[in-house]
This record gives sequence, structure tokens and C-alpha cells, in this order.
Amino acid sequence: MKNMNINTTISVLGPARIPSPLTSQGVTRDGKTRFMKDEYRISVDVRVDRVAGENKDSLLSFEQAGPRENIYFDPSKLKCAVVTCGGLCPGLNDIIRSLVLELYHVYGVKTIYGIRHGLQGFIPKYGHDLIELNPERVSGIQNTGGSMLGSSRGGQDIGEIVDCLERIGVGLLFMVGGDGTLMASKAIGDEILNRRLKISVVGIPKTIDNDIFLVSRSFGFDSAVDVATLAIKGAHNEAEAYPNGIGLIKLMGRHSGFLAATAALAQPDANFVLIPEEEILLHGENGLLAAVERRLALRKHAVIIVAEGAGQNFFEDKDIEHDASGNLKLKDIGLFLKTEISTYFKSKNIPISLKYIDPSYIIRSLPANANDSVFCGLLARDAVHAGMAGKTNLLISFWNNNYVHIPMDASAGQRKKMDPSGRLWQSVLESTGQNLLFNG
Ligand SMILES: Nc1ncnc2c1ncn2[C@@H]1O[C@H](COP(=O)(O)OP(=O)(O)OP(=O)(O)O)[C@@H](O)[C@H]1O
Ligand SMILES: O=P(O)(O)OC[C@H]1O[C@](O)(CO)[C@@H](O)[C@@H]1O
Ligand SMILES: [Mg+2]
Repeated sequence: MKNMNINTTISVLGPARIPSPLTSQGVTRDGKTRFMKDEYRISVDVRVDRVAGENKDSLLSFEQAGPRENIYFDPSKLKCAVVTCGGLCPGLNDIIRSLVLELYHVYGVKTIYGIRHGLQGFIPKYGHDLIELNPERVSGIQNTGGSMLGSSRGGQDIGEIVDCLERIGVGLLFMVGGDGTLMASKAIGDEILNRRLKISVVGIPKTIDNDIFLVSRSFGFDSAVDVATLAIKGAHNEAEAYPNGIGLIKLMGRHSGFLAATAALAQPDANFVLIPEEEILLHGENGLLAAVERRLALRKHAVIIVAEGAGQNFFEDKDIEHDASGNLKLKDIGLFLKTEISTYFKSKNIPISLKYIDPSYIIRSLPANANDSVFCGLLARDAVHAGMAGKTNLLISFWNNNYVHIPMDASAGQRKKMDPSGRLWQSVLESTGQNLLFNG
């Protein structure tokens, strides 16, 4: 972490004095306690570079997630709420289910509200009813994609959201979403603080783009990679089957190419991977079109993966649009490339068979795979442990193979991007051999 000034201190609503209901199960078979102490920390950097001549390391560390010996909230009086915001993502229902089961069975919290359709659900004018969540209500939801609570985009009045929390008496709010949701969580947390309320806000980062700052892996990403490999297989089969076949696949990834790059490694049939972090050169000897031509001459087929945020520089600045949440609406680089490739080969009188595959919404709306389901359960349980201990304005993150607490303001407003000189991208370059094709 080059930025050593990030905040790593977690806020608390007050001292946690009530013995946890987990106390009866709090000691493991070998006599060790399973409770975490706030003093257990996970270092931010695994590698520690010593300054020449010094023999002391100064370690930046995150608080380790997990059950605390004492909790802040009285489970018999506590009301909780869960909301899912932004784009769909595999695993949302696993998260909701695990939150409910942990709160209900392990901590004994019996009142859990599901907020419908993201932040809209807090605002009376939309008329979305609350859902009472309990183990029966969430039974089997993990087998379905999407979110049983629904979602929405679009800003809502933060004051009105906190009014709603006060009105329904929520003490612990779980917010599941991407970077925008974390910004909203932070704003809600700040307003709660302004009003001196004892409401804890815990974020669980979600995105198939895997672009949340200080989060090594977000849930849904692994499932998205899985499904993306099917699209790559299909594109490869189509490309191989026809003379000069080209399979072009567009994958999601607004500002970061993690999904495109990882899927290309998981299903190594792609010859070109195009990501937002690297500029695309289209024309000329070292451009994509000439490189595809070289590839066809060599192997008679080609597979191209493009992340949706790649090549946005090809589109004019004048018709810039934003969605309801203020996210930049990306122009369709997949369709653009399809046209450019077709036009190029037509102008050269080279017949091609181009198949364009856009699996975007299929990928993000399916249920989680087994690996993500396990991950969601662990994240959700740690979110409950943190919230019950009275911790607030934090998100649960997976970092250096550990589950940790990250203060919301350390992550919100920043984005994780792929390092073009890092191992992931360099492996993609090796696996595809695309640099050799680009450079003739
Ligand atoms: N700075 C902010 N302050 C308050 N609310 C915000 C802010 N940014 C985003 N939001 C709200 O948070 C919600 C989720 O944001 P958004 O639609 O951008 O999805 P997201 O959480 O980033 O997920 P995705 O990764 O799918 O885009 C929206 O209702 C949005 O209006
Ligand atoms: O079509 P929508 O819902 O605006 O969302 C598209 C965006 O959402 C994401 O799936 C993230 O949730 C991005 O990969 C994509 O750019
Ligand atoms: Mg977002």
C-alpha cells in the first residue's frame, strides 16, 4: 500500500457490555476461545520493506473480523434491516439468507426487515412495503439468482433514509452493494452520527467487477468468471468451426478489467483481451485490426474478449450520459468493435465469420457458484458479528486471505484497478500472446 495515511480505526457506538449469546459455544475443543479481540489485527501489507539501516517495521493493519466476546446490542430488543443496492450480482440471496440465519438463530434477533428495491425502500413515496425476514422466509433463496429484496439505482434523500430507520426502530443496518452503495452507507452513517443515534451501519461489498478499493475479492466475482468461461468456450467453438471465424465477447467491467482478464486465464482460448486500464490502438501496423488479420492468417480463427469499459476514447465526448446513480453510461464497445472489424475485413476483401456474444446480464443475475456461496456465508456472518458488537461505518473485506473490518471512509470514493505491470495482466499477455500479434 503506497498510501500509508489510510484510516484503519473502526468506530463503535459505545462500550459492548452484554455477554455474547455465543459464549456457550465460545471455547473450542482444544480450550482456545473463538472470540476475536479488537487487538487482533491483519497487516495491510504482507511484504514489509525495511529501510536500509533500520531494523524496525511499522505495520499498517486492519482489525480482524469475527465474533467478539461482548456485544453491544441486546438481541431481544434489537431490530435489524437489510438492503441490496446497485446492479445484481451472484450471491446476493446467499448474503441475505446468511445474515438472517445468523441474526435469528445465533444471536436471537427476531425482528429483521428486508428493505425493498434498494434505497427507494426507505422512502415512503415509492410505496415499497417492508418484508419481515425470518428463517422460513429466506429458505431456499440461495438457489435463485437476483435479489429477493430487489434493487434500484438513483440517489435518495439521506435525511429521509435516516428518518425511516428511526421510525421503524432499526439499530443495525446491513447495506449490500458496490462503490455507490458504500458512498451512500457512509453518508447515512454520517447523518446517524450527526443525530447522535445509536444505529450501526455495516457494508458488505458486492460486485462482479471486483473493483472495490481495499477488497481483494468481492462476492459474485468468482461466479461471474465461471459463467464467462462458457461464453468464451462458445465463442471459440463458433470461431473454430468457420473459415476465418472470429468470436467477439463483451464482458462487464465498468472501469476495471478483472473479470475479462481472469476469465481469459480460466478459459485460455482468447487471443486478445481488451481492458479499460490499457488503451486500444485500432488502426495501423500495431493496431488491433492488423493483429487480428495476422492471427487469422496464422490460425484461421480468433477469439477477442473486450471489457465494457475498454476503448471509451473512441466515442465522442459530446453525448455523455449518466444513469440515475450518476454512473457514466458507457458506450457499447462490443458493437463498435464488431462494426470496425467487419468493415476492415470487407475493405480488404477477406471473408470472415464474426459472432458477437454479449452475456453481461446473464452473468450477473445467476445464482452464486459453490465457492461464492461459501464466501457469502463467511462475509455475512462476520458482518453480523461486527454489527452486534456495536461496530459501525465499516465494511467487511477479504484481505490477504483474512476477513477484516475496513472503515467505510477508507474505501468509499476510491476504485481498485488492475495493475498493467502486475502478475494478473502479465499472465494474460503471456497466455494470449497478444503482444506478439500486436507487434507483428
Ligand atoms: N455519493 C453518494 N451519496 C449517496 N448515495 C449514493 C452516492 N453514490 C451512490 N449512491 C446511491 O447508492 C445506490 C447504489 O449506487 P449505484 O447504483 O452506483 O450502485 P453500486 O452500489 O455502485 O453498485 P454497482 O457496482 O452495481 O454499480 C444508489 O441508490 C445511488 O444513488
Ligand atoms: O445496466 P446497469 O444495471 O446500469 O449496470 C451495468 C453495470 O453494473 C455492473 O454490472 C456492476 O454491478 C457493471 O459491470 C456494469 O457496468
Ligand atoms: Mg458502482
